[in-house]
Formats: sequence, C-alpha cells, structure tokens
Amino acid sequence: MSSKTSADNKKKLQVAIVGSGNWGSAIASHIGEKVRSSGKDQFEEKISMWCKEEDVDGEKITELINRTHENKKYLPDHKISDNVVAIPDLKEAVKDADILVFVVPHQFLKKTCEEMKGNIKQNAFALSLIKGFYVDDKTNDILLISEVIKNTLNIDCLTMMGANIAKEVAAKVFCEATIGTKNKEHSTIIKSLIDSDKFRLRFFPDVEIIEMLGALKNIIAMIAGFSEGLECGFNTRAAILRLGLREMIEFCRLYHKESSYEIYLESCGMADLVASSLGGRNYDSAKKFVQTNKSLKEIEEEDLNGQSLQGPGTAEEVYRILKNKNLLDRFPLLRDAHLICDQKIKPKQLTDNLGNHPEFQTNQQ
Ligand SMILES: NC(=O)C1=CN([C@@H]2O[C@H](COP(=O)(O)OP(=O)(O)OC[C@H]3O[C@@H](n4cnc5c(N)ncnc54)[C@H](O)[C@@H]3O)[C@@H](O)[C@H]2O)C=CC1
Ligand SMILES: O=C(CO)COP(=O)(O)O
Repeated sequence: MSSKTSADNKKKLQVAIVGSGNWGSAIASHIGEKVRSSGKDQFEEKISMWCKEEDVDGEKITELINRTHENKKYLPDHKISDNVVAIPDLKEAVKDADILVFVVPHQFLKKTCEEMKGNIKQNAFALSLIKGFYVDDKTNDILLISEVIKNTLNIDCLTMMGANIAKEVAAKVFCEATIGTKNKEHSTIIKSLIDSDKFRLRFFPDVEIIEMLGALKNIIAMIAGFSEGLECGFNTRAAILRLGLREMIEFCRLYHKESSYEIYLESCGMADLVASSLGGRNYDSAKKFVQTNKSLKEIEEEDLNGQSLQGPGTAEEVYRILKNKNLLDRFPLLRDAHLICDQKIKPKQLTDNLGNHPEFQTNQQ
C-alpha cells in the first residue's frame, strides 16, 4: 500500500521572482526561507530568480549569487537563502512558474512583460511588489503596474505594498505589508508563501488604491527629504507627511470616490509613508539634492550603485495626469515635487508656501 499523502500527490507550485535588485533579493530570500520552513508540501523548494546579467568585480552576477548566496551589488552583507537560484535568461526563469513575483524597477516592467509573453504557464498568476505607475499614452491618465501585467500576460495580478525597506526585511526585523486582491484562492496561496511572524500580511480588495499609495508615497518622501536638507525640523516634516497623506488620499479618490479611510491607515498608506520619509532612498537622495546642488540623476549614479530611484519618474507622471485634469493647484505638494526634481523651482519655494496649502483654506473660522 502506498504511504503517499494527498499533499505528496498534489502538484507543488513553482515560484519565480522577476527581478533581483535590493528588494528583489530580500523578498526572494524571505520566500526561499518560508517555503523551506513551512511550505514544502505546497511549493517547490527551488525558487527561480531572474537576474539581469552584468559583471560584478570580474564575475557574472548570477554566478556570484549562486556561488556566495549573496547579492554583493544590490543587497550586500545579507545572505540569500540557498534554495534561491539566480537565472540570467528571463524566459528560462519564468517558464515553469505558477506564481510570478514582479519586483523590477517600474521603468523596466513593460519590456520585461513583453519578453515574457507566450513563455509563461497559462494558469500562472502574478504578485506585483513594484512601486510606481505609468501614464497611458492614449488617455493621458493613470495606467497601473498590475494592469500592464494583467493586460500583457493575460493573468491575474495581486499587489503587495507596505513599509518594507529591503535591508531591514533582509535583517529579519518585524514589518507588515498590505496585499490587494479580490481573488480568495490566490490570497490564500500568497499568505502561505509570505506571511510569517516577522512579516505579517493583511488583505484588502482595494488593489488599485493600494498600488497608487505605494507609488505616491515616494513623491512625498522626496519632499520630506527636501525639507530635511533645508533643516526645517520635525514639525515641518510631520506637516509634510500629514498634508502629503491628504493629497495621496485625494488623488486616490479621483478614481475611487467612496474609498474609506481604513485602507489609507494600513501599511501600504500611512506606515510606508512614514518609513520611506525617515530612511528610504528617495528621502536620502532628495536631502542630498538640497545639500549638494547635484541633480537627482547624478546622486542616483554616485550613491546607489545601480539601484533605482522611483520618485522622480512617478512625480513626472503624476504632474502629467494632474495637468491633464486641470487639477495642479489642488495638489501643490505633488505638483511642486516634479518642478523641484526638474529644477524649475527651488525646494524652499515649496516649504515657504506650505501655509497656503488648500487644506488651510477649507477650514477657516
Ligand atoms: N528597495 C526597497 O527597499 C524597496 C523597493 N520596492 C520597490 O520594488 C521595485 C524594485 O526595487 P529594487 O528591487 O529595490 O530594485 P533596485 O532599485 O535595486 O534596482 C536594481 C535592479 O534593476 C535591475 N535593472 C537594471 N536595468 C534593468 C533593465 N534594463 N531591465 C530590467 N532590470 C534592470 C538590476 O538588474 C537590478 O536587479 C521598485 O518599484 C521599488 O520601488 C518596494 C519596497 C521596498
Ligand atoms: O518602498 C520602500 C520602503 O517601503 C523603499 O523606498 P525607497 O525606494 O525610497 O528606498
């Protein structure tokens, strides 16, 4: 008589991580460890991680990762679980995957999806960790990352956003994240794959809002960095976070009028805004922009060793959307962030004008 259980007979799910930067490497390792510790019956132990090939200290980055179990370029000083295998060929990395975890900087997503088209399993589904969005060339309006993934690959796409600074997740200190999905079966699978004592998940159906918040907080984090560069202090920074959160909510409500406050108070909203405005790359670079007078592009090249700032691109996209809707004056922080990045106005102009924010005009005695 066979001693096989039904779990043995059930086909295990294969996971591929599409991306291997700072966050990509950290989440790949978390997933690798989670699968090993409690997911062996449900998931294949080997996790494929697509890694764009490049040379690091005379060695191919994929070979370096697979030899040392560390991504010395994008996540130095943190070991990656050794069941994560870096694969340089995108099609090879994703072809057998049931779950595709997207975590490339947002400017590379469309090309990555195009290359994957026709090379993935029909019943696969995606989870996007990418913070950013596009402007649709036809409508001049917002085009979400999850929509690009869904439309290009014809698969379901969940989103995961939250206060998740990669090196802290890699150091295994507590954090939480928000999953957006309306698909119960997929949310149950993602809970088994990622949720742990040190990385708690909460689930909501508001996929679009969760994704928009993840992108918008990068813009407000840059403004917090500008104010810190100007040595404005904690009171001003706190005011920027409050006014910024207000604008983030109003922006989301352009698309989801009836959304309740609950979602904005989750990790994807207030918590990510706070974490990113204390210690994110967009915050740090914006602070340095004020202190050095270098452009953000120069700072990114000098300081980030190939990592990518998402704030400046998203600020430009939001500016375009608001301009097209004739709403720039209702969103002065979102508007001015782009003008500062583009060196059209000085950061001080923004901080000097905080007292004229529309928020103060609608609440006067
Ligand atoms: N780093 C963090 O703490 C967090 C990042 N995120 C989000 O995750 C996404 C990915 O961020 P990271 O993993 O930090 O990336 P990163 O900022 O470390 O970017 C480097 C990665 O981009 C890849 N890359 C460079 N050129 C490319 C190209 N032409 N095509 C495809 N890939 C290319 C590199 O190979 C490398 O894997 C972003 O949207 C970011 O906002 C979200 C939460 C935390
Ligand atoms: O999204 C992040 C933390 O949740 C990281 O933000 P940065 O890209 O600004 O580092």
